[in-house]
Amino acid sequence: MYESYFVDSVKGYYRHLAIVESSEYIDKVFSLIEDYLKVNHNPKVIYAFHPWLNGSKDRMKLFKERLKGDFIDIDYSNSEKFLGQSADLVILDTVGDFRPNYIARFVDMTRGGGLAIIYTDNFLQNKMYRQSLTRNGIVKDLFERRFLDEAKKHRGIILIQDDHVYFSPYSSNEAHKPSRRIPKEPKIPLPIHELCMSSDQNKILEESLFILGEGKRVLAITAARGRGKSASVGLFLAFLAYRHEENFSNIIITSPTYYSAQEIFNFMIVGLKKLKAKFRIKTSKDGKIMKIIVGDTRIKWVSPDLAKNEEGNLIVVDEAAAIGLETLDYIIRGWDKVILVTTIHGYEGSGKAFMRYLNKLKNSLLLKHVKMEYPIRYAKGDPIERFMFNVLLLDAEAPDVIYKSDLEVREIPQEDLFSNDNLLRAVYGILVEAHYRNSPDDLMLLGDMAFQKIIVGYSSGLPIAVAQVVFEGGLNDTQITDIARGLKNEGHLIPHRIIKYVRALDFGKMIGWRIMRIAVSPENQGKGIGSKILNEVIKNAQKENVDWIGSSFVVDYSVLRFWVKNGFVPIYLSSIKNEQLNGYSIIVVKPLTERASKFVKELSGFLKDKLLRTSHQVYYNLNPLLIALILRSTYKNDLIKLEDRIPYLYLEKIKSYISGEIPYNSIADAAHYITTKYFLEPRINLSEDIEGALVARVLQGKSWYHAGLMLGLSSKEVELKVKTGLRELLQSYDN
Ligand SMILES: CC(=O)SCCNC(=O)CCNC(=O)[C@H](O)C(C)(C)COP(=O)(O)OP(=O)(O)OC[C@H]1O[C@@H](n2cnc3c(N)ncnc32)[C@H](O)[C@@H]1OP(=O)(O)O
Ligand SMILES: Nc1ncnc2c1ncn2[C@@H]1O[C@H](COP(=O)(O)OP(=O)(O)OP(=O)(O)O)[C@@H](O)[C@H]1O
Repeated sequence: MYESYFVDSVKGYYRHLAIVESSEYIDKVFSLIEDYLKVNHNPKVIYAFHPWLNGSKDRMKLFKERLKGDFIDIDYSNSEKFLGQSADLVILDTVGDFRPNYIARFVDMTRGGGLAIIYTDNFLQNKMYRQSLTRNGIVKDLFERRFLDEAKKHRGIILIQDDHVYFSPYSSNEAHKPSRRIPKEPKIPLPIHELCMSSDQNKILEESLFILGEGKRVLAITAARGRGKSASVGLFLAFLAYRHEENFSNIIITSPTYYSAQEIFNFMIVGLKKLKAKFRIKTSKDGKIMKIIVGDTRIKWVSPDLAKNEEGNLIVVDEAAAIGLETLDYIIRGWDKVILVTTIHGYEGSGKAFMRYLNKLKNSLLLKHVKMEYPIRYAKGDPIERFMFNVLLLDAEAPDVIYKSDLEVREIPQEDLFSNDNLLRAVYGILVEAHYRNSPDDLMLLGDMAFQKIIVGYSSGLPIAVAQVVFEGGLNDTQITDIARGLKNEGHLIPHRIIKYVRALDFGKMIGWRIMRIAVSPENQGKGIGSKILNEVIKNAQKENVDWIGSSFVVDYSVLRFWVKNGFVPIYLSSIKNEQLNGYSIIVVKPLTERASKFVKELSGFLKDKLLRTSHQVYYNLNPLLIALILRSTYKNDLIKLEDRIPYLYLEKIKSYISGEIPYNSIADAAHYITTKYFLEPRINLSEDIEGALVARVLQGKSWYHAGLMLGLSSKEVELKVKTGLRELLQSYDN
């Protein structure tokens, strides 16, 4: 029945997506597959599932038997490793779990002329991710409803719900295949150009030569997903390594996770083979290519934290927007040649913040920005790409409004949001643009999680800010014990962390509102809007006898300043870095009742103590300015007892250091004592940069050089600031 449509899709290099919701899903999917096999007799197949869910392995075997040939089964939880793979037939078992991030990832793997199939018995019952959003048995279904409604509206989607079929075909006349265009006089060898699939890729190869020019240079490559960015960079590196450029013998590749960079290595190998170059590959135990050696040239992958301090001639940062602007700044300061590659409108979040960052960089250094338009895996105009963009709002943007001090704050029920696509797009667009880590799962969370409030700030009648507030706490004794023992996670994030890691069990009894997200559209940040929204939330909470309002987020200096300015106090900082989010999570709380105040004072006192005692080990990699800010905004405690007066010999030592008679290491003990004293009992206000220098050198124990890298200063400047700080402290504590 669908054969002729599949023939057309092969012709036009576009894709189809079939969504099957029926108790007879196997029969229905098999019948689709029969049709597809008539067009493509030996398709490459990717099959996605959760192998440990009831019945899922049996289903996978059924398909494997039918399809034979090139059949890769992939565990959803492991799917990151397969990014960059593509197949003709991609089948998603969503009987036990229908999760937006997985849908996005796998549908994306389907090539032009191919078919993606999502099958399930129903979209609402017994779905793992949706269940994780359920509390007291309550969960909404706004995301799923919209998903199906959109499927009915889009072309190229075959929606089969029991005996109903919705399908309006697309046509190959509307699609544009990518094709390579080799420049007339290429500077990069022809064999490399011949490996390209789109003219954009040819363009990238030539434009990348920019990085070889003199002095500090940054090359930025941006595009939507699947434009072949990583592959092009891989080909360019193959050329570079092949040429044995003396000044480029040590190249580092970094990315938030290894897998996002693996296509770079894969294509480097393709390129080197084509050039008939001799090379060696070093792989990790689990088969990841970690290093390629071509003559004297070494190209290796290193995690962002290590990469930033590595020595080398060129660094390539893949998925640059996702490693955080702070780390990027650090890398750009320390390296002379930098290639930044990033996805715009991907599910790693929008790249608008990144674009602004690039524009800022342009003012201070030599930067070339190249964009790629043509998809590689399918034609331009592909109807499934359009559907995924619309249904997951991958290209949602904040409305273009400049704030005119006319803020109107309203609570919007989720149902209203999901029944008005323009409003949803605007509100979600603000979240996407402000948080570069947004992912499609967040859209389901916005629609389906009950027990949340959505507060929207309007200016000139359009949304410019949004806060998502979830209700937490009010736990009974059994719930608290379960959390303390690690048995259950009831989705109360702040109480959960405080009970489990701080062991303050009674905290769980209090009623709290967690601000899960707050965002202001980029053009309007820093105009007091975020603070006004917070005030509104606080006012509402006070009316409803809430004990505390809090937030938990990956800590970042300016965001934490925002909370501290609004009277929120840090009470918890994770001891391990969250590798995926590339940072430490922090919890800030504003107490609204007496009992909450007591907790906040006590817990923040402990946090101050932890930072003072362990900055040199647990928090060695944290931004010193951030540590200083937390130290300044937490309560004093009596855990560290210092003399009222600084010991005489310590004062003498510091004086000798300042006058240059003895080196810093001889007085490190005295510096530590007086710095600790300052953060516990400040008598003066040191400036932030001086506090930062003291934290980096004295508390974190960094070398002058590394302290300088962290603070964007030279070693000399850091030492000068430490000396100035110690001199000022000496004056106020020398009595
Ligand atoms: C749980 C969470 O969601 S935490 C993550 C918070 N959200 C984000 O990081 C998304 C991007 N940022 C934003 O959307 C906003 O800037 C918010 C929500 C952080 C703050 O709202 P704004 O309206 O910009 O802040 P507002 O004008 O009320 O307060 C300004 C203070 O916030 C801090 N701040 C934090 N981020 C910014 C920013 N991007 N621009 C300006 N100020 C900022 C500063 O300390 C500033 O005070 P200062 O200029 O005197 O130092
Ligand atoms: N020249 C090429 N020849 C063959 N396949 C290619 C070529 N360029 C890219 N591809 C394939 O197209 C897909 C997308 O390429 P790549 O990962 O480089 O894109 P990207 O823009 O970096 O995408 P993402 O946003 O997913 O990181 C991959 O499956 C890759 O193997």
